[in-house]
This record gives sequence, structure tokens and C-alpha cells, in this order.
Amino acid sequence: MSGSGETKPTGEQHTALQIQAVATNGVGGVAVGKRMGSGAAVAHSSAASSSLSAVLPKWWRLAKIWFTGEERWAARGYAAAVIALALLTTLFSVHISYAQRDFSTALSGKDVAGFYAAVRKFVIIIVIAAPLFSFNAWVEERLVLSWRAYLTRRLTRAYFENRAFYHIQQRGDSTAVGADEPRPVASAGPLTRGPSGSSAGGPASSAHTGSLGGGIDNPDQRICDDVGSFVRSSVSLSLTLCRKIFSCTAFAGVLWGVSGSLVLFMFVYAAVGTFVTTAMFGRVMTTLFYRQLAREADLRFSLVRVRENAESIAFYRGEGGERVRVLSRLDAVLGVAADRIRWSALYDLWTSVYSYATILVPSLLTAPRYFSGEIEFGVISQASFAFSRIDAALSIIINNLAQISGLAAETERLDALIAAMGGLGAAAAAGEALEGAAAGRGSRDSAAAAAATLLLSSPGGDQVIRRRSDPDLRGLVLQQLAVVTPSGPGGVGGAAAKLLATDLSLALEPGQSLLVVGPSGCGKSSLLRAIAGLWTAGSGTVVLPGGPPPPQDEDGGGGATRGSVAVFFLPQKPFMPLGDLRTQLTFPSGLAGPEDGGPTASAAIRRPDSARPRGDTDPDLESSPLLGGGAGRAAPAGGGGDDSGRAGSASASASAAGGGISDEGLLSLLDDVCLPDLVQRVGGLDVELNWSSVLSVGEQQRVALLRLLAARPTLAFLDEATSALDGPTEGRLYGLIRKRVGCYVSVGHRMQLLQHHTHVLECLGGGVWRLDSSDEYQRRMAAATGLHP
Ligand SMILES: Nc1ncnc2c1ncn2[C@@H]1O[C@H](COP(=O)(O)OP(=O)(O)OP(=O)(O)O)[C@@H](O)[C@H]1O
Repeated sequence: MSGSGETKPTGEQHTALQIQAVATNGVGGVAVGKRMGSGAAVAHSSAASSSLSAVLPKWWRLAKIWFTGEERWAARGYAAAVIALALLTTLFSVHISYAQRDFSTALSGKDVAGFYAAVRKFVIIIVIAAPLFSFNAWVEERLVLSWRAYLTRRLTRAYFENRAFYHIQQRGDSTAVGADEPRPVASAGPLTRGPSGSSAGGPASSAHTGSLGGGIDNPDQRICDDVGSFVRSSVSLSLTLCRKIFSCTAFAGVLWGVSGSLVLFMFVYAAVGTFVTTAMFGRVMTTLFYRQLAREADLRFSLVRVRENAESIAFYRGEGGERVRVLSRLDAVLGVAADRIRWSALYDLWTSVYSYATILVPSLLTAPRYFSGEIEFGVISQASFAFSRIDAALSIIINNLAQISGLAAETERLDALIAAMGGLGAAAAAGEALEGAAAGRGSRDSAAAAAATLLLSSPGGDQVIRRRSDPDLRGLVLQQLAVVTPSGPGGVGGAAAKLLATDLSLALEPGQSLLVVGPSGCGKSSLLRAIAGLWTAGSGTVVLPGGPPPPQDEDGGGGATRGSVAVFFLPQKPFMPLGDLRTQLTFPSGLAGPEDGGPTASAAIRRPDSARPRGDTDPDLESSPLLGGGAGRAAPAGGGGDDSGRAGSASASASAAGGGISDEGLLSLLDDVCLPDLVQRVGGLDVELNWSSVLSVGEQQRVALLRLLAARPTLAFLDEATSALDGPTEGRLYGLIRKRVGCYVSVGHRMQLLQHHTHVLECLGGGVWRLDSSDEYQRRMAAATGLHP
């Protein structure tokens, strides 16, 4: 192990490694949360512009995703079909109006033959029009479904691309400090301005006002619900607009035949009505709709949190506080609903007056000509019908304001989400470029070039931590690493950045292991976050083992589902995904498929083929009845080559992180992690349970360690990954890790961990770290405490 550096604060000699601790005087030249800040700014600005005209370009940006994406021809075909059908159905509506006119005229004139002729005409029109109308509805529904499916998939992919979900959650969390405190909303831009000055201008939950700090509230709701509503409203309003234009043109012709002045009057009448409606209600309705979406999502989120943390809340007897919090969020929802009702009542009053006037006006204008015998009685009703149709067309905003407001709010929310995710195309394009470099050209140089950029988690520059992979490296290299907490929008409540490490350099070699220690909150986990690329604020370089992803497999699953990994991170909280027991054991690669690309991110960075352990041969193994259908989908595992004496299990495990491990391999690994009876106990590998509540924390940690042993990475990071285990189990597991993982870094507090590590990295505070061999550290501790090691 090696390092570079100056003097240690104690002045003692280092062992094989030194730590440089230069600047301890704040965050000086270190850029803080730059990348997060830019996303946040976009989120804020997008949330702030709520006028209908400002929303239109955003709506078009969203709509373009489908109409110019891979499915563009299907999209345009659907659009053309529904517009053509809208035109046809409108034409039939005009014909129906003529048939109705003939009806009325024949009835009023007691013309029996004319009446039956009108009935015949009416029936013929209906026979053709009815199937057309229903076909129109079918095509429209298909359009909505296809559009929604496409947009949801794109958003979901982007959400998981470049760990956007993590960065968004970080911003959301940090802005949610004091989530239940009422906040003044006046500064939050037009969207949070109360329409009535009462409750709408009152308390706003922090999740809603996430835009204040740049956070995006409830991304899940945006992806699940807002996309659906956005698509439905877009289709329905666009078609309404098309139909209105057609019907306006068609009925203007009809009305022009009756009275030209009536047509002119109609246009002026509708223009005044639209202006008054938008001015009085437009912005208010959009604001309220936006707020309603956010607060309903807040309410649901608070209930989901209770479900997820049921046991902790029950232990704390914290249900009282949680009830109050949930009810206060319900109050927020009800407050917005009450505002919406109030404004809807005013809006209804206005539209009623307006539409009753619409009934009266044409009769008032045409009746004198009827009385003078200039026109027939049927012309009056036809003029009224045509007038009402043109009015409906021209009053599209007046009549659809609620839906338009909803669409505007959904557009804002989706636009902000996409901005926070850094767009939909960039991340995917970067991924494709890497795949192409690795899969296609085959040249080591190009692969190495791709590898060099593989781990770069944010645009280069002096103010972010640079990360790269080296296929020949078997350990870890940190070069002049400086780490600071995300500040501003990405940090806690916009607080100033905290310096956690400065000018930290070290090199960890194969066979070496590092224990990171220090007081709580000093930055141990954050160091791992920086190494994993979750945090980028700071400077310096992290070099990790790993190569470019291998070429696509036949099943389209991509290289991500094959081969073992180079780097594996075990976080502090074991994650139990939804799914059966097999999924828990093979996470993160268990579900990797054509869509998701597998564990190429922090949990598993690919190990080059040359670095795989020998003995990964593929004899098929049979599955026991208890293992259910798992054997069929399990990839073959091989024996031999393991120094632990568990030849079968180790070889089987070697392919686990690559997406294939036999059920026998899993059983053997369960044995290794002291969970020999787990499969028996829960009823099989295919059983689905709520694993976070069914397994104890220690059991969850053992499952997480199983994943690590299965992956057999070149380098592993364990963040308090054995904190819930008893000493002997911890010792046994570290024994296995030492044998199967070339090099590892642990974060922990317990002194027993010392015996499983060759070196200790101690945080001294203020960004200063010190490296010792384990023995030296132990001696120093003993001297400091007066106890013998
Ligand atoms: N998203 C964040 N934004 C700003 N500061 C953060 C963020 N996450 C953590 N911090 C702060 O960074 C500091 C280091 O946190 P970290 O989790 O690395 O501590 P730790 O040494 O691992 O602590 P422990 O031993 O208690 O797990 C803490 O002061 C913490 O409050």
C-alpha cells in the first residue's frame, strides 16, 4: 500500500502509506454542488412559469419526445388517423344539423311526407356515423395508450440512468427538512401564489415547495400519474381543438347563409368571453391544479412512509405524531380542494351566464326576420344550433379551462422532472457510445479509451471528483482527493458545504484491506459515496479496477448480465428489492434484462474477462424440489478453483453477479453466510415476501454479504455491512471475504474489525485523515488509552 503526503498532525512516521493533509481551512477553491445546482435552477424556473402561454413551448417539448422518437411513424400515423376521423365525424355532425332542420320544418308545417323523408335521411346518416364515431373513440384510446407507454418508459429509463433517482431523492430529501413546518410561499414564484389570498397562500408542504430549494417533489407520482393525465388531456384537448376548427369552419358557412352579421357578432362575442375567462380564471386554476397534484402526492407519500417504517414507528409509539403529520397533509389537500371548489363555483357562474346568453342571442337576432316572413321557422333553430357550435369552437378555453389548467400543471411537473434528470437523451447517448466502443471495435485502445470515461460521473473540470477505471488495476488509487458535502440545492437545506477530506492520496494493493474509522458524522460513508461517484463535489481522482462492458449477448441482455464484476459496494442499509428470495440473493443482477442493462453502476463495475477467477466452467446442476422453477432460469455454475474449500459454492458464486448462478450455488452460499435453513424456512426460492420486515437486520446484512461473495469482485466496499452481526459470524464472514475478494475497504466502529484489515484510515476531523497499518494503529490506540492491544 502506498500513499503520498506531508506531515501528520502527530508527527509520527507512516508505515507504507502517507496521507497528505494540506488545506484544512474550509472549502476554498472547491466547487460545491455545481451540477445539482443547475438542475435545481431549471426545476425552479420551470415551476415558476405558470401562465398558459409560457406552458405551450414546454408542452411541445414533451409532445415531441414521442412524435420524433423511435416510434415516430406510429405516433404520426395515429395522429393522422384521429385527425381524419375528427374531420369525418364533424362533417357528419353538420349533416345531422341539416336533417334536424328538415325535421323541425316538416313538423312545424305539418308536412307528413317531408317528415318521413327527414327521418329516412337521419337514419342513413346515423347508420354510417355511429360506427365511425365508435371507431374514432377506439383509435383515440389506442393513441393515448401508446403515447403513455412510450413516455413512461422513456422517463423510467432516464430515472434510472446515471442514478438520477438518487440525485433527485437527495435534493428532495434535503429540501424536505422541516417538512411539516408551515412555510410562507410568497417567495416561491407565481405557482405558489395564493389565488384567494387565504389558504392558497397559506402553508405549503416542503415537498411541494421543493422548487424553493431546487428539489423535485414526488418523482414517482410524476412518472405514474402525471404522464397518464398529460397524455390523456393532450389528446383530448388537441382533438377538441381540431374538431372545433372543423366545426367552426363548417358551421360558419351554415350561419353565414343565414346571417353574415351573426357570424361577425359571434366572433366578437367569443373573443371577449375568452379574454375575460383567461384573465379572471386562467392562472388561478392552473396554480390550484399544480398545488393539488403536489399535495395529494405528499399525502400518499406520508402514508407510504408509515407503511415502510411501520415497525420503527410502532416501537417508538410514534403513531400519534405520524397521525398528526398525515392529517396535516390531508388538511393541505383539503385546503386546496376547498379553494378549487370556490373558484370552480365562480367559474361555473360565469360560464352559465355566458352559455345562457349564447342560447338567447341567435334567436334575438333572427326572430325579427322570421316574423317578417323572410326566413322559415327551421332556420331559427338551425341558426341557434350553428351559433352554439361556433361558440363552442371559439370558446375552447372558456369551456375547457379546468382541463387546460390540469394539462398546464402536468406539463410543468414533467418538464421539471426531465430537467432534473438532465434530459432524456444525454445519458442514454453516453451509454450507447460506451457500448459501441466496447462491443464493436474490439481494439484494446478504443476499449481502454471507453473505460477511461466509463466512470466519469459528471462533466470534467477542476471542480468535480474525476473517476476512471483501469483494467490492470487490482486495488484502489485515490489521488489528491477532496470531498465536500453537497451544498445549496443539493445539500441540507442549502447549508454551506462541509469539508470532509482534503488532498487525500493512497494506493491500496491486492491482498490489502482498509478499515475506515472515525467519529460519527466525520465523513466515512461520504468518502465511499465519493469513490462510488454518488457525490461529485470536490476534486482529485479516483481510479478503480474495471474495464468496458463486454459486447451484447444473444438474448439482448447486454454484457451487463454476464461476467463477474470489478467493484462492489455494500451500503449501510441493505436493500431488499420487491420479488422472490432468488431475486434478493442475486440482486443487483437478478432482474437485469434488455431494458435495464444490469449492474454497471455503483454496485457492480465490471471486471475485465482476464481478471475472472479460473474454474468458471459450466457443468449443469440439478435443482431440488424446494428450489421450484429456479433451475430452469439459472445459469450454469462450475466447480473448482476456490481456496475456501467450498469449491462448488465459490465457483457457482463467481457468476452470480453476472446474472447467472445455479440454485445449488445459492444454497451453498446461504450456508456460507450462516443462513443454511433460510430457503426451507420461507418455503422456497420462488417465495415472495416483504423481505425487509420478514428478515432481521442481521439476516438482511448476511443476504447482502452473500451478494458480495457471489460477485467475487476485485475490490469491495463495505459500509458498516456487518454492524448487526455477532462477533463469531462477523469473523467467519470476513474470513470468506478475505479469501474471495482481492482487496476491500470497510467502514466500521468496532475494534474487532481491526483483525480483518491490514490498514486503518482514521478521520481526524476538518478533512484530515491518517493512515496506519493495523498493528501500528492498535499500538497507538493502546498508548492513548493506556490499555494493551
Ligand atoms: N446530502 C447531504 N448533504 C449535505 N450534507 C450531508 C449529506 N449527507 C450527509 N451529510 C453530512 O456529511 C457529514 C458526513 O456524513 P457521513 O454519512 O459520511 O458520516 P459518517 O462518518 O459515515 O457517520 P456515521 O459513522 O454516523 O455513519 C455529516 O455531517 C452529514 O450530516
